[in-house]
Amino acid sequence: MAARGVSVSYAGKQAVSDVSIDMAVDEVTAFIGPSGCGKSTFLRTLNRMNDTIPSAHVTGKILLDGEDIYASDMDVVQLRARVGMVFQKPNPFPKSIFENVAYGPRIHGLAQSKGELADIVERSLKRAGLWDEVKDRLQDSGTALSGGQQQRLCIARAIAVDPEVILMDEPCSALDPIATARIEELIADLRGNYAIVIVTHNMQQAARVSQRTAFFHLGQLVEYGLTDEIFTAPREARTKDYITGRYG
Ligand SMILES: Nc1ncnc2c1ncn2[C@@H]1O[C@H](COP(=O)(O)OP(=O)(O)OP(=O)(O)O)[C@@H](O)[C@H]1O
Repeated sequence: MAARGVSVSYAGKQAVSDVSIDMAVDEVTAFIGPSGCGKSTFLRTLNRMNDTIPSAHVTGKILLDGEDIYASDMDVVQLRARVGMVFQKPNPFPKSIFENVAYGPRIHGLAQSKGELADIVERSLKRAGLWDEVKDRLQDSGTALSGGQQQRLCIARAIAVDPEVILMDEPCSALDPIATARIEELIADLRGNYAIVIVTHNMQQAARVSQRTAFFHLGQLVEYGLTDEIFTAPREARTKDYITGRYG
């Protein structure tokens, strides 16, 4: 997935300026930067989530398999299956664990039979590292799970429709350290199957989970490169100041 000259404004106020970046299929890309620098706004351009904010205006191109996702003939429902999203606060549907995962494959017609749908649900829950904990209570409500389990359920829900990209907007910020560690392990397991993009405030987390890091400041992409290099030898003074804790 690639962005070319992407800018976003809210009611005329610029929030993201002229961002170009390539995100590789087999890598985790972390977006870091101080609060309000535009990380979430830019992340949301990648599956047109900003469409839901009337004051938001996006210019530039986002290419998925070479196709501009802002083209007028793009089916946004299909797009959001191809580019899944996991939010800061786990948001399972108020339905059963099974239904949370089965819903997407059903509306996208990915299963020909009940048995096939059940297989997709099982496979997705296994991939999300949740199967063993829920296999005997698939009919219980998704909202009855712990926060960390709910977040893994949301990841299973995203995976179930076989996405190309998974966007994660601070997926661990509402979780305790143990649940956070499980999500980080899961991100490492999922890598290679999807392009994963994660917004995080936690620089240790960015260093642990990502291969590439993008540092944003005041709506600009200041620096983008291999995570190891960004954290050990940043080229830009602003990046260095941020990662050494001079501001944030
Ligand atoms: N729905 C909105 N309407 C108007 N302005 C918004 C909206 N969402 C974000 N902004 C503004 O856009 C700018 C970038 O915000 P954004 O949330 O993308 O930054 P961020 O880096 O993700 O911040 P944080 O780390 O605090 O989540 C900020 O000035 C913010 O006030």
